[in-house]
Amino acid sequence: MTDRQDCPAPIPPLRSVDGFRDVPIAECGEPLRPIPAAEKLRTHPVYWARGIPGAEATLWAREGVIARLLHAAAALPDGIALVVFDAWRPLAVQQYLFDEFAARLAQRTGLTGEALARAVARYVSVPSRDPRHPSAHATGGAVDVGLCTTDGRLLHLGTAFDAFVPEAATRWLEEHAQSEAERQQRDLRRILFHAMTKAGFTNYPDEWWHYDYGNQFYGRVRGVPAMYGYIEREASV
Ligand SMILES: C[C@@H](N)C(=O)N[C@H](C)C(=O)O
Ligand SMILES: [Zn+2]
Repeated sequence: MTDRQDCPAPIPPLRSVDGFRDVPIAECGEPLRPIPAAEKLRTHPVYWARGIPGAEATLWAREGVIARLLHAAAALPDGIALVVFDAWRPLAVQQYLFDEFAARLAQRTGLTGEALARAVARYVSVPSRDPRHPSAHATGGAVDVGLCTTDGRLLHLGTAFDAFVPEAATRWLEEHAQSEAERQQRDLRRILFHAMTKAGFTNYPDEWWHYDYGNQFYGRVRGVPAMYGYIEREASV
């Protein structure tokens, strides 16, 4: 690798998505398509592998999202590929993830009701098919991604995928990396962040793996209307 790749630029302070529900949506009608496998773009459908009801082995996203994933993948250093863990998400899967984390968090913290729902929603969006504020992944505009080697070994970016902990915040290692291993994980987060944002995505600040294009999270961060609203996969086949 070149010097520049050895020391990627820090991840800058990130804009929150708070208030995303107020972002207007002008649906553009772009269909969902299967995310293709390529040398630098892999899929690893985690929720299907976990046997979550409704999850599929094929990952789907809006056409514009797939074009940008291919762009991001092509920008990665030699030997590193982009791996997609999840993309368009059926509501049944969103509900499963929400309920599962709510049960865990309730047990750990004793939270209930609105306070519990708010704490859960920091890491798992409220399941919603409401056309004014659908769950991010239900729009086909959100993707959960990581990095692997081109021979298929998943790379560790400081926490496991879907570890709903403060350390999963995208910039956590910018402030907290101490060991050489943590500095390497920080650099991998930087590589992922710069490849994705240069390709046009925005990041969700509490999760190093979650990126958006065209939906309300994206609209909130960029200050533009959203063009991807709620979509059913059947509408696209
Ligand atoms: C559940 C996690 N992988 C994720 O995608 N979180 C975001 C915030 C979401 O559910 O929209
Ligand atoms: Zn996500």
